[in-house]
Amino acid sequence: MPNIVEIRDLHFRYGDRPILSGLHMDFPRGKVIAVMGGSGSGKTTILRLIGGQLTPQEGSVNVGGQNVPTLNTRDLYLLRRKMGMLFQNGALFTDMTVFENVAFPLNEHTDLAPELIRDLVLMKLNAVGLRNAAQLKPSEISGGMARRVALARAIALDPSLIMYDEPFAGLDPISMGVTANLIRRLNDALGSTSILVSHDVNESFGIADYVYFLSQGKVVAQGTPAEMRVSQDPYVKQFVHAEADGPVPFHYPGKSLADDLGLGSGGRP
Ligand SMILES: Nc1ncnc2c1ncn2[C@@H]1O[C@H](COP(=O)(O)OP(=O)(O)OP(=O)(O)O)[C@@H](O)[C@H]1O
Repeated sequence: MPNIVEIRDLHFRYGDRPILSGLHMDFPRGKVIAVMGGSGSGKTTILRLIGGQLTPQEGSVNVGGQNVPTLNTRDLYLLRRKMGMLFQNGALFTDMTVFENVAFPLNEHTDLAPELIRDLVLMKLNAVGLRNAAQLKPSEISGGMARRVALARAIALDPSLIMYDEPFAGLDPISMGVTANLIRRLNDALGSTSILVSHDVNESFGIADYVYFLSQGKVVAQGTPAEMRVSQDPYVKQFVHAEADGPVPFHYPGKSLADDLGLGSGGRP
């Protein structure tokens, strides 16, 4: 199968509130695929459905040839070992050193000898440029460095699929660029596939092979970053050019300003 993940006719609701409706997405092996969209458009929900933390009401989420919603606990556990996940604000364990943080998944999921784990951890830390910070605590490193440690931890088990949820959030421009380049380099070095959920157009377009734009639980546009940059789709244009108003309104829906000020029904806010 050329795609490591295939989502077909996926519907997901929280209670009776639809979050994703009729989603159809492909994530080809070896690629970096960005999933972009406004706040609340359902991006994180997609990652949770791929990871099997959520179950859809309808449709399939095929990962490596297995339909995730139908897996039993043991098979899901085995599948998750092949997935790396960098959560939003990827928190490190604060009472552990950098080294221990990266060693954690290896200790949890493998029976490897301590010397081998040590070498693997140092190699992962080397890949993110932090081998010499191994003995520091998270409180002793910067936010950008902490994100790189979280990256090293996410790839500790050499996952075939890596999911990043807002990996650039809260980083300064230099750390953002460093993190973006690392995501691309690690993906290519590991021969894995990366799914990148982000708001950040520049960083995401800089490293992604393909981009999905999501709005209100639906894919509204898709293509290569180059195609998206020249897209005439109003939603994509609003997003790419950071315009305040467009298909995604600036104002929370409701009464107009004129109504609120008692000026009758003249005009929009
Ligand atoms: N546990 C929950 N129960 C009910 N609704 C939820 C729950 N988690 C998320 N939602 C709702 O589901 C919608 C999609 O959330 P999701 O986190 O997938 O959005 P997102 O696109 O990742 O947003 P952001 O970019 O702000 O993180 C949101 O409207 C959110 O309020």
